Amino acid sequence: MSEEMRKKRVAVIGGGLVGALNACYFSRRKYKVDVYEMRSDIRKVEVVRGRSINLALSVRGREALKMVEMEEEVINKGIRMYSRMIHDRDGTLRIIPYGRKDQYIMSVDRRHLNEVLLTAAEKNPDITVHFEHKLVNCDFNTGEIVLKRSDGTIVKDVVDAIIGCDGAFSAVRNQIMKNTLFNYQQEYIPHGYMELNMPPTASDEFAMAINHLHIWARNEYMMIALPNQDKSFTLTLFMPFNIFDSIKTEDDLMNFFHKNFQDSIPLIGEKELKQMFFKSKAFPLISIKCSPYHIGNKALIMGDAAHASVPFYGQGMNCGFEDCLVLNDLLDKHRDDIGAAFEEYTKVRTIDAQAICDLSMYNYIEMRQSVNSCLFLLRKKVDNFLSWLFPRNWIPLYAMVAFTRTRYHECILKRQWQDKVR
Ligand SMILES: Cc1cc2nc3c(=O)[nH]c(=O)nc-3n(C[C@H](O)[C@H](O)[C@H](O)COP(=O)(O)OP(=O)(O)OC[C@H]3O[C@@H](n4cnc5c(N)ncnc54)[C@H](O)[C@@H]3O)c2cc1C
Ligand SMILES: Cc1cnn(-c2ccc(OCc3ccccc3)c(C(=O)O)c2)c1-c1ccc(Cl)c(F)c1
Repeated sequence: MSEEMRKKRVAVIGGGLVGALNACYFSRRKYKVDVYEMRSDIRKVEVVRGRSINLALSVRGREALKMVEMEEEVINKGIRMYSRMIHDRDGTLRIIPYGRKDQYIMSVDRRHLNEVLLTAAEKNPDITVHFEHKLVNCDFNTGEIVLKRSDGTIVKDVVDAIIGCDGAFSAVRNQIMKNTLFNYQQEYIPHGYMELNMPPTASDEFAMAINHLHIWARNEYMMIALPNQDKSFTLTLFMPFNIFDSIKTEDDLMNFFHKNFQDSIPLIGEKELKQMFFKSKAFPLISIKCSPYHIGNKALIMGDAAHASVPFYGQGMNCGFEDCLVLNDLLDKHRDDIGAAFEEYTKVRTIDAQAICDLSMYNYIEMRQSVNSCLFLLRKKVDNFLSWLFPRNWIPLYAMVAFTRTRYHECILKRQWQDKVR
């Protein structure tokens, strides 16, 4: 068989959300794909009730899922969030719609999402997912990859292209960094995050109103809650690490929650809150920007490997999923000339990926410095009023990001125009 006729072979490093979706995309392009994932098969790990992690899926991510016919299967198990539910210190609740009835974000279960994408990819006999295979080296001249299995043995493979979807601490990116003029910056923020669970009520109902993104904005401290299919909520508490560290006793914890998140205590359960808080740990949050994303026609990084953002816009996964859509369009445009597609990918995607990193960091600073619930409320009401008054010219920034595919960097430009005329 001639070289041209042979199926192109790619190795997708990382079987997380973006790697699994990318495998579905390459599968549709008739590539032979080997996905190498260092963890074990999540589909074989027992589901622990009360440990679900969820994510906000918005239009960019949905469009990417739709392209590989996965949108329906994902949103069928999602829960719509039509508005923010703002929790004041005194327990007052306020609802601020995201916009029209068709403008909602979806709460989806991270594990379910990863599982359905892996299963969909594996349906194609040309796609093989190798679990417990960690990439330890790669050669961008020969396309050789070196992987270490969980039993310590080494396997090697040679492919046409290496797609690094191996997350914020990417091994592929580390190799690219050594082989080209690479610009890189990272920033850990002082805040960490901890996930808590709010169980269903004794009568097996949701403890709070379902179709909302619940937000407790307390300047320095923020907490959000997204609903789960099992009628629980997953809460994410964002606080500076020094505050996490200052909460040493159950009394410290209860005093803190009584002062800042009073209404959540009976819904979580005092005993359960104490148990979860002191059994959990706070995790760090990092923002990573880099460029270029490719090396010739041999390697490309996508998702958090290329652009990890702090989660204050709920766009990291949505951006990574949109990466797959952007690359697919470029492979169409360049008729699978991988080198041409990779080069243009870096050219067009860098400005947008770095824009959402900046927007997310900006939101973090804004929310930490000046947003308590009242101000959050006011800003959103002003935005909604102006968009009602000037529907064609005033699209709130959040709506542009979450409900359109306006390029991320253009969202910033349009917002700067709005700020001038406001
Ligand atoms: C607290 C928090 C809340 C968030 N909320 C949202 C949200 O609401 N909406 C949203 O869109 N995004 C959200 N995000 C961001 C989202 O989680 C990430 O953007 C997304 O998971 C990135 O997917 P990825 O596949 O690029 O990387 P990852 O999900 O990190 O997957 C990388 C995979 O690569 C594997 N891997 C790593 N190194 C190697 C190696 N050397 N060899 C083989 N495999 C390897 C890992 O095991 C992992 O499976 C949130 C993030 C955080 C931290
Ligand atoms: C998981 C997820 C999905 N979307 N969002 C999100 C993010 C920002 C938002 O507003 C920006 C803003 C509001 C007020 C002032 C400045 C900026 C809005 C909104 O408008 O509802 C929604 C989040 C999220 C993630 C973390 C925290 Cl801490 C949080 F509160 C929400």
